[in-house]
Amino acid sequence: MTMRPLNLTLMNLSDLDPQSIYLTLAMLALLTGGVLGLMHRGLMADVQPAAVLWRIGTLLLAFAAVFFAFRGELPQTPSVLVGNTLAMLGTALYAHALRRFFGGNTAAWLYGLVALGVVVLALSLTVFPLYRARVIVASGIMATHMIAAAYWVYRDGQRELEISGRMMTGVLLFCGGIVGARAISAPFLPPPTHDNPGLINVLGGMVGAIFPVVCTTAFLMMATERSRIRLLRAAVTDELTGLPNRRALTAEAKRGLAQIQGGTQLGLILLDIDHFKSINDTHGHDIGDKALLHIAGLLRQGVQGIAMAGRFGGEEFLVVLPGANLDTTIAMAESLCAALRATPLNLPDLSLPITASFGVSMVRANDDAIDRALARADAALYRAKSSGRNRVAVQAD
Ligand SMILES: Nc1nc2c(ncn2[C@@H]2O[C@H](COP(=O)(O)OP(=O)(O)OP(=O)(O)O)[C@@H](O)[C@H]2O)c(=O)[nH]1
Repeated sequence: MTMRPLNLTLMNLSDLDPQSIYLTLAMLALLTGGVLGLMHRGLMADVQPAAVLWRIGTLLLAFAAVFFAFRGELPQTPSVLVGNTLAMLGTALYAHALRRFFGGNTAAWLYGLVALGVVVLALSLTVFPLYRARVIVASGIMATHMIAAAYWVYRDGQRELEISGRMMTGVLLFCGGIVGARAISAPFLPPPTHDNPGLINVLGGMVGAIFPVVCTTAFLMMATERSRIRLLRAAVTDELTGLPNRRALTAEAKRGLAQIQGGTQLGLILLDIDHFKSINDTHGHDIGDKALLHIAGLLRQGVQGIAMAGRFGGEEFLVVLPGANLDTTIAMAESLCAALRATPLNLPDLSLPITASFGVSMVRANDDAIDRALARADAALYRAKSSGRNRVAVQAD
């Protein structure tokens, strides 16, 4: 049996049945939009407004594809005008949703361009029947939306997202590039006919129809990636101060313990705010929280780039110093103690001196767990407290 060679080239795309393609892709777009709708309540609160805009955009783009599918069977003026208006509004909503995703405000010009496009389209269908003007304006506006959205996702996404942001930027640039090429080439190419629709027109139409499906998938990925990253971050961050929490500190100390066998040293500083209960009792819990934030700020500043400082629990903080010997660890503790002593918490009608007591210990190679070094730091801290507070004490041996 002889096999017929598969002869699919880009030129064969022109032979595909556009109506079936548009309708299938419209159904797919509605399906992915539906998935986004089903996931809505599970999305993070700050993603939900963007997701609503996105679903409206998907609905409009799917309807636009239906209009384009039945273009030949509907009267030209309303079908071209409605189809293109829906498509332009759809891409504007996508760009708006992506801007919103990253906390940006509405860019009114996105919709301003749509209004301008509708006027030019209406005129080019009635007063001056110019096919090319319609393509330049409609495709040009959609490409502008896509490329602006790609820029926003690139600019704001790289700080926060990994894979999904790059995927969205790539898809938007690819689709924006093809739709834009259609707009730019329109003045130089003959208008399409039934027998010769022209490759760029077929590609532009297909990309326009596939756009909501691929982009909605990328949007879903962005939403889930944001949730994943935020949850991971929340698991290692203290909610009040934003400093690393006990879990992160213990993990950092364990990493350091693992490196001690290689000759690296690891210092620990445990500190506890002095008479914190009386700050709460005298000035209220809110002022107590402000005091914790104040200490957190001073610690963050004091150890920046050298060590990890975090909230160990309640009014206790821990500084983990990888690579530091005993002298450096004591010097760091003294400098933090002095910084706290010298910097009261200044509120509009209150200046509150806040001090802390510090316990220093070194992790030893024969420590089988970090808890042993923490217990030595805690014992030193207890001595600092019992010998008058507002001072540094070092492990006994
Ligand atoms: N405002 C506020 N208070 C907290 C928080 N976590 C723990 N505390 C308070 O911290 C206080 C700790 O008090 P104690 O352990 O008695 O110690 P202290 O008053 O600091 O006394 P010394 O440590 O002996 O100097 C308690 O009153 C807790 O309610 C918090 O997140 N916010």
